[in-house]
Amino acid sequence: MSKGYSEGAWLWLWHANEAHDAIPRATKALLAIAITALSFFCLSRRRKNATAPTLPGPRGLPFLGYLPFVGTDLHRKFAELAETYGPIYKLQLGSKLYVVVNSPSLAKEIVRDQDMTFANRDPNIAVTIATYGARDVAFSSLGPYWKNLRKLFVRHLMSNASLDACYDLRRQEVRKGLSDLYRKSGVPVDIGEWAVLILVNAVMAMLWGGTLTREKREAMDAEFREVAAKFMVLLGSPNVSDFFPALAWLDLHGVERDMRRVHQWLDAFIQSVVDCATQERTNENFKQEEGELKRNDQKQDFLQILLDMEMDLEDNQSPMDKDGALKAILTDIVVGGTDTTSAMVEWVMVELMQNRDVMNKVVHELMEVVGEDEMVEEHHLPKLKYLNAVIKEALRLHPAGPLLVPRTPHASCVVGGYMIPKGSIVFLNVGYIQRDPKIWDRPLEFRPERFLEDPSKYDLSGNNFTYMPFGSGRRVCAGLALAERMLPYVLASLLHSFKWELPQGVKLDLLDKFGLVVKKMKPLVAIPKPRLSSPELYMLS
Ligand code: HEM
Repeated sequence: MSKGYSEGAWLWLWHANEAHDAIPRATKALLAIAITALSFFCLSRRRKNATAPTLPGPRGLPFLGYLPFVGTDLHRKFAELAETYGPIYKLQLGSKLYVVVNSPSLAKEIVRDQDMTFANRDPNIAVTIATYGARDVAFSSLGPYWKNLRKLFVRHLMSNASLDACYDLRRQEVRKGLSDLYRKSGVPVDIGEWAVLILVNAVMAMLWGGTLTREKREAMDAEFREVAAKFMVLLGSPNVSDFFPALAWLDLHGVERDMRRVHQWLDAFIQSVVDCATQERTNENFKQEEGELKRNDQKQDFLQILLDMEMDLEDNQSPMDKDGALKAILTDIVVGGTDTTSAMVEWVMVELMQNRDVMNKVVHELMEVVGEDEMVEEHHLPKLKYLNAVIKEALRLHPAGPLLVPRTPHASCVVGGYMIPKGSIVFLNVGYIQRDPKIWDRPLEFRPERFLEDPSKYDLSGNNFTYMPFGSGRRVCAGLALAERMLPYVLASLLHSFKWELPQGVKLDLLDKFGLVVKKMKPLVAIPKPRLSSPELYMLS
């Protein structure tokens, strides 16, 4: 359905290197020889140690493995290979062994039957820097530290009480975005770009919007967005050091250097906000001791909730590490909560623009539940059953993370009768499973009704292994509770407040591009026209 790339990863790595142009060609040639020799050494060592290779998979070149053929769109390549090699196969990429799982029954073996064994990740270099040395929820290894961090994240930050407490902070940002759209009535709008802006602003507001004044935040907004965008790009950038760790010290792509720079800026920024919050708390305690009443007019943001909690990491962490853990959690929320959700806003919108009958049903439901005299609020969401089915269907056809976040077994183990070596990188090919015609009737059709037929059959928590857009098991998305509020809230607001039309001559397409998050390749541009009964509704309140 989508365009494939013919350019192999090796070329792609080579070109990326040229773009930096820091290393002359002769040096590059020497490095290529060094890579080749090193990978030969690594491979021959592995062969001596390993038991007989049992997984099927395409043959690659000596030393480089399948790297020259894998292309830039991993999800498409993995789906293509699944057609040839079946429910589980392996790929050697440089010195790393990748295992791709393409069937619900084998996925179940991994995320349910052997969830403990597969609960670790193998963070690459950029991720390790970004997450304070994998001290965050998404990349720290299974153990008491991760368990406590995850508990704190899911049970406290993502609890109904916390999400209710910061509702007003995200609501203000969505309202601001709707007002901006109102001013652009009749003018083509890049929906993905709009969604990124709203989501970054909403996430920032929830993180520290009760701590920093709006003026302070707005002064930093543009720079923060710019740095956060670079951060996301670097997290998804190809890096030869990840395939050949022995060469990491050369940092051939400059990813490590660039990530260190960006991370330094973000860290200093987050630290300044944490200091500001800590200072405010000290002042408040002082005022209380002096007999003044505690100020209660602030909205509670995630930072305040985290500082209110005694972070019990049960891992003999020094205060310095606790500080790192706090900042790593905040980073997880920025990374996990912005691009994923905004990409899904765009996917739902493009499917609705393409399927007008479905769009009409969504609008009809919104008019029944909300009406044209008021704005959407989060309390309306549970009544929007059809919109909910539309979102599930978009998550089936266009999951933001079609390969989830890969897992790494801490011990060699057997899956589907095949030996999976310790330390290999295991991808669950959810994008493929969710389009498999053996499982789904007319899988390429956008038909939300399939989720209404038996609503209990598919939830978003990954209990049905044919449908796992947020993953499953111990490592299921930790921000699901927030995503379940933010995504429908933004979409319902967009669709309720405006009619959407395509600019003349514009043709829709569903081409996607692989990255940290799979997004639409070409931006969706559409024209908003106000739908509500009064212009006042579009003003901020
Ligand atoms: C539409 C929105 C979202 C989608 C599609 C999505 C998808 C995913 C997926 C597929 C995973 C990997 C699960 C696995 O390996 O089994 C994941 C993990 C994660 N997500 Fe999300 N996510 C979304 C929103 C969010 C939000 C809003 C946050 C933060 C508030 C968040 C934070 C995380 C974290 C921390 C993890 C790592 C969990 C762990 O390893 O223990 N995500 N997400």
